[in-house]
Amino acid sequence: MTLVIRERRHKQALTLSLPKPKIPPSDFPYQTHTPPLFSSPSSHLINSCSYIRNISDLEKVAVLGHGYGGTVYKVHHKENHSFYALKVRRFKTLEAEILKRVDSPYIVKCHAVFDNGACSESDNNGGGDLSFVMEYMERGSLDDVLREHHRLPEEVISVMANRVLEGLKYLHGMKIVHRDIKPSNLLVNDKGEVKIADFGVSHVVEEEADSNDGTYAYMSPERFDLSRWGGENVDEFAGDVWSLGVVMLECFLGHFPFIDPGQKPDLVTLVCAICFGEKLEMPEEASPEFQSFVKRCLEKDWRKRATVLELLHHPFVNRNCCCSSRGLEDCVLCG
Ligand SMILES: Nc1ncnc2c1ncn2[C@@H]1O[C@H](COP(=O)(O)OP(=O)(O)OP(=O)(O)O)[C@@H](O)[C@H]1O
Repeated sequence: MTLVIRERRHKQALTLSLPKPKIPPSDFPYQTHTPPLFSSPSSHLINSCSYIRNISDLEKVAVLGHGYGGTVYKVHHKENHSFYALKVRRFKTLEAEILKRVDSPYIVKCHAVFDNGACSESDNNGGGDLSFVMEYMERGSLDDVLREHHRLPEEVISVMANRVLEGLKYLHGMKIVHRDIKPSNLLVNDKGEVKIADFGVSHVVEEEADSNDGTYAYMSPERFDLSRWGGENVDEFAGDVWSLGVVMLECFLGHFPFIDPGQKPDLVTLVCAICFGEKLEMPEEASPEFQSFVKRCLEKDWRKRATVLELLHHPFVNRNCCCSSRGLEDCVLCG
């Protein structure tokens, strides 16, 4: 079976600076009687890892956020009284395939996938609308956390980096390249645990993929210009390491690192900064371990960039979270 996704998205790399039209849960009009999410009798279960058998058992409770592919809802299961996040996406058969395969504490769990039966005659991209019933991550995305706290302490970044690396180790071990590691795809639960989400542009190595899928701001130099950085032999996993480095530095600085805070992140600016710009100066106030970790991720030549396994042994990720020494309430992720 060919697991190929051809949908191109994020041609404008503006997800970084554009405020998302987020509706806080408290603003969502609660209903005493919430209608089922889908009245269509054609919605049918195509995969379930749990007892979620019927999409009509889910009731909308709130809007959690909006992404490129649509709205994400907080939903309540009428029978088991648990909360889930529900995403409806078009042409996401590969995403469904990947979510079916993965099962890790470092990856947001997909409990069930429903086919809404909306595939038209002309759709030949591998499906119509799919509804993904996902683990509900109470504290939203790292993007949300950054908007609230602006910058994160190194101890917290260290714990996050460790979890993302464990998630990438797991994915890469299954030959899955995520290809869109960025703050809005790293979700946080009420225990402060960070998990990787959104396999919308992921790719199974050795199968055909469009190197332009993903979000420009977090793409590695070799993804912009394959021929300059090693042609067809490029190690695709290295692109996830680059993105991790960008995210970690963004968490430390409180803004996207490659351009000035007020600068417009259009494609030309990003390509110039990421591919042709000088190596980034590390913030002087950062610890030597943090500086070294980020430098190893942001090595422009993918052949010299650190691997996930190397980074898992890096001194920066082998620290304790602030919450283990100062109490949970002090930690911006846990508290
Ligand atoms: N499982 C979840 N639990 C809690 N909140 C979630 C969950 N999934 C998504 N969200 C919220 O919904 C927002 C939108 O998610 P979505 O995956 O649609 O888009 P995105 O990743 O922000 O952007 P895009 O998909 O366009 O790259 C997230 O930023 C997050 O705040």
